[in-house]
Amino acid sequence: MEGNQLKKRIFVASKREPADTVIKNGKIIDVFNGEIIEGDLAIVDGYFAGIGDYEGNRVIDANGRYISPAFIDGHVHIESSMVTPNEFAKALLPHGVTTVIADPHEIANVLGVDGIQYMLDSSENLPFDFFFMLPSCVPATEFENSGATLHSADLKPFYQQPRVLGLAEVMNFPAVLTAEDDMLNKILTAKQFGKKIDGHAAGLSPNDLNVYMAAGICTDHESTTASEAKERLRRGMYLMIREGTVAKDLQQLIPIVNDRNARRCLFVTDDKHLDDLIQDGSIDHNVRLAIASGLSSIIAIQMATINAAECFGLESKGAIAPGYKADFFLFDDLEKIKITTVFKDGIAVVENGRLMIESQNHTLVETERLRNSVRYHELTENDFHIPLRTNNANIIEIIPNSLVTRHIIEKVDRSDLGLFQPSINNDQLKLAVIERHHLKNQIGLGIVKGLGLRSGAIATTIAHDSHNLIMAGTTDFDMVVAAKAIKNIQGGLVVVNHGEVIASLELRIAGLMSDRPYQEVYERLNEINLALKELGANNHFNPFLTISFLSLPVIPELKLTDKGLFQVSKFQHIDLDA
Ligand SMILES: Nc1ncnc2[nH]cnc12
Ligand SMILES: [Mn+2]
Repeated sequence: MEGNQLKKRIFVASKREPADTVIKNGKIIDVFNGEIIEGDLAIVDGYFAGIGDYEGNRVIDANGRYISPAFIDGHVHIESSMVTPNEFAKALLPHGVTTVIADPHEIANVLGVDGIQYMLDSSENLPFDFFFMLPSCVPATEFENSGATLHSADLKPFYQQPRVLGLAEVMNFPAVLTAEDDMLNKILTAKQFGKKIDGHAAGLSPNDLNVYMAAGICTDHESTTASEAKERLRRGMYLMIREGTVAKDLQQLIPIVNDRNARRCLFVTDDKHLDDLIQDGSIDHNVRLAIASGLSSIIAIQMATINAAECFGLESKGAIAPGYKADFFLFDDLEKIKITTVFKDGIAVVENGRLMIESQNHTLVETERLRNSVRYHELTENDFHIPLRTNNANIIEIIPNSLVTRHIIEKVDRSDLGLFQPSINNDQLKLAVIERHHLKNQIGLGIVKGLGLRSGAIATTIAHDSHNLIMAGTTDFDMVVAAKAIKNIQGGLVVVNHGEVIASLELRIAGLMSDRPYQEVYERLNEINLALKELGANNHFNPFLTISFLSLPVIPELKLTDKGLFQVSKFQHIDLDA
């Protein structure tokens, strides 16, 4: 900040100069006292300068509406929205979210440091604050092939960037437990730069949490039960309460939040599909759901604002007070949080739900693989044959709206050649993960129960976290057609039925994000959702995002990577034959 800016802010605060803008007749959410106060809000150069009785060059009448600090998402993978940061910001602003702390490990698993740089470069010059954590586990484990590997030395240069806040979710617990060299260096480098370290403590025991906290890993977003949440708070971790498209943990966890421990709790979405962001919202949806689950509106708003800001040391964010950034919104109804007007840096960016910003068309330096990241050999039906020695198989059973799966053993049908035969009635489908980065010709095959598809096949290059090609199908032929279609569009989502592609969404950027406007992607997603109904999918959960997590070998219990079936609790591959 320049001297004259500081002087101007002091002169406005002391009423010797008029503010740029004054907001009058509002009910201000005071996140520090947990109260609602009245008073004018003086704004100058995008910051609040005072609460009280002010005059300004521009006066905005809040008409008795509530005024909340803008919401902050403490942990999100932007790529899961399937649109670029620019479009992601446009989709979030109407929901009162103006800041996210993103973990670009999705694109980093495909393109390495070029992926991180792309996310930094493509998230500037927007009326939105993107902060980043550096991917700590690329690949997530050695039990899969990713598109890149990131070592401590690869991450270090990024810490110079002011928008980099720390090391992203440490998922490789064994590497921490054994004090593995490169993991230790990643942690030490973050500490050396005074940065934060996010955790991923899915399924970890209380003693495992001691290891994480002792190592300086101080947040977690993977609690799925109240007792897990309490354990994390007890050991000094910030509790990130997640409500995303697949992982919906909020209602299980909210009961343990109270006015004594709430300050250590914040909200995250982690992964949210664009259609859910538009229909339900982002962190505003977490807030509404928390209030509906019995949490006070004030505490819910504190969790979505000042708590998230303090968790990441964002000094001038998350509150309405002099010296804080003028990122706020006007809303009606303390329960329903009906957002009418959103301000970023003191400027209205959304009015009556309508975006008031023009498109940003800044050109980026793009690497060749950014839009050409999908490569694998021509596949045939033989590639999807699953030979079994017996009729008992290890099967991945999905749990709707959870990233966790069950490991079950069930009888399956086999052909007279001993090949697994999908069963519609038993809901036992083929699952395949095809390495798609370096032509390794590596295919992991498994059986999945619970997807509910009665015909056809689905395929996507969003397959956490290595983002190979994952697909589920009822016939080998449909799976071959789906794989061919995915390669033709260089990544995305495809729905195939009776040998025909009936819907698709191209995600050209790293096979993860579309480069089209978010409204267009939203329309394509609605077509995809209709096509899924033709395959018999119910709408209690999203089959694409669900299969996208069946390849994530750091969340219990049975998953599939391109290297085969993987039992997470035992950190080992297992056979399909039970
Ligand atoms: N919850 C999660 N944990 C680990 N990796 C992820 N990638 C996307 N979401 C994730
Ligand atoms: Mn995680």
